Amino acid sequence: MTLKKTLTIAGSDTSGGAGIQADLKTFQEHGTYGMNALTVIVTMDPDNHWSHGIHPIALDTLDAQLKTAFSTGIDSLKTGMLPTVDIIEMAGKAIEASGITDVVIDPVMACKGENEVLFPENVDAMVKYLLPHAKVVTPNLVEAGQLSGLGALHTVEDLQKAAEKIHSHGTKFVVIKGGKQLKHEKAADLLYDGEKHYLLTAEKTDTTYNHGAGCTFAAAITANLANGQSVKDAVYNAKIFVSTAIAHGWKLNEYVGPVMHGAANKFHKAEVDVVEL
Ligand SMILES: Nc1ncnc2c1ncn2[C@@H]1O[C@H](COP(=O)(O)OP(=O)(O)O)[C@@H](O)[C@H]1O
Ligand SMILES: Cc1ncc(COP(=O)(O)O)c(C=O)c1O
Repeated sequence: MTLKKTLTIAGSDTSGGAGIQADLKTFQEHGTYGMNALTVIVTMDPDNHWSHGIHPIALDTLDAQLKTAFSTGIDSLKTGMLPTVDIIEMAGKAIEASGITDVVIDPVMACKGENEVLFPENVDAMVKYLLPHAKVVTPNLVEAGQLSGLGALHTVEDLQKAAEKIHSHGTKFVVIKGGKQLKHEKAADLLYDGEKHYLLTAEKTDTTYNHGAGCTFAAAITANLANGQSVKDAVYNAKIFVSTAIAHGWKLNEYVGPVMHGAANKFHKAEVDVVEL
């Protein structure tokens, strides 16, 4: 039996909820074979309120990983945290050279609830080196504000404007995650295909245990594409998967609560509605 091969080019979240750990767990839950090229290691300081340490991987080490992974023949891939401009450029050029088209860019640049962008200089590099090669890009509200240049986004109409701007950078589909922050009674995400806007909605779970939700959503889209789904189906099914994972989020310690990545394969699945706007 052969399995579809899915690659994540992303960072390690030592606490296990986000980053490559979320991606590989999600790939496994979708029956694909997960591989990774590590870009950065994120640590948490237990003696200092769980403050984050960011440890980028050396460029030649990333290069060697990308060569290893691409030599196996990848069916689909995603990117996650790419901490420096050089790493973004290297990943973008390797993706372009690989010719792979099922590419999901999760433009990680802000942590949940934070409006400060972690690495402001990376925004231009993402637009230049990643978006032209993306089939799907999955920014959250803050990231979409940065990639579109529109700044703070509050309403579904704001999301539509931002999606059109981001689409003009070369990506084929834009998914903007409204999540908990958007002014909407549901957890609403916008999907734009270059012509039409669709709104996907699920019940908002009242929780802070949603660490890794964005990574899990993008990884589920990536696996669904490898498994032959259309982009619309891949996003719809990924939304069911992540909504269920959030509904079963749990407390790891006093600082963080990860989603339960595999909840959709164990428990009742969340319901998702889709409407064309
Ligand atoms: N409290 C919540 N209840 C239900 N769905 C949520 C909640 N928070 C986020 N989501 C959904 O989870 C997915 C990931 O979004 P989000 O957590 O905003 O991403 P990120 O981790 O990149 O900031 C999106 O589909 C979003 O709508
Ligand atoms: C390595 C890594 N990638 C990505 C993320 C983003 O995680 P989320 O899916 O919660 O947005 C984090 C957050 O801590 C991280 O440590």
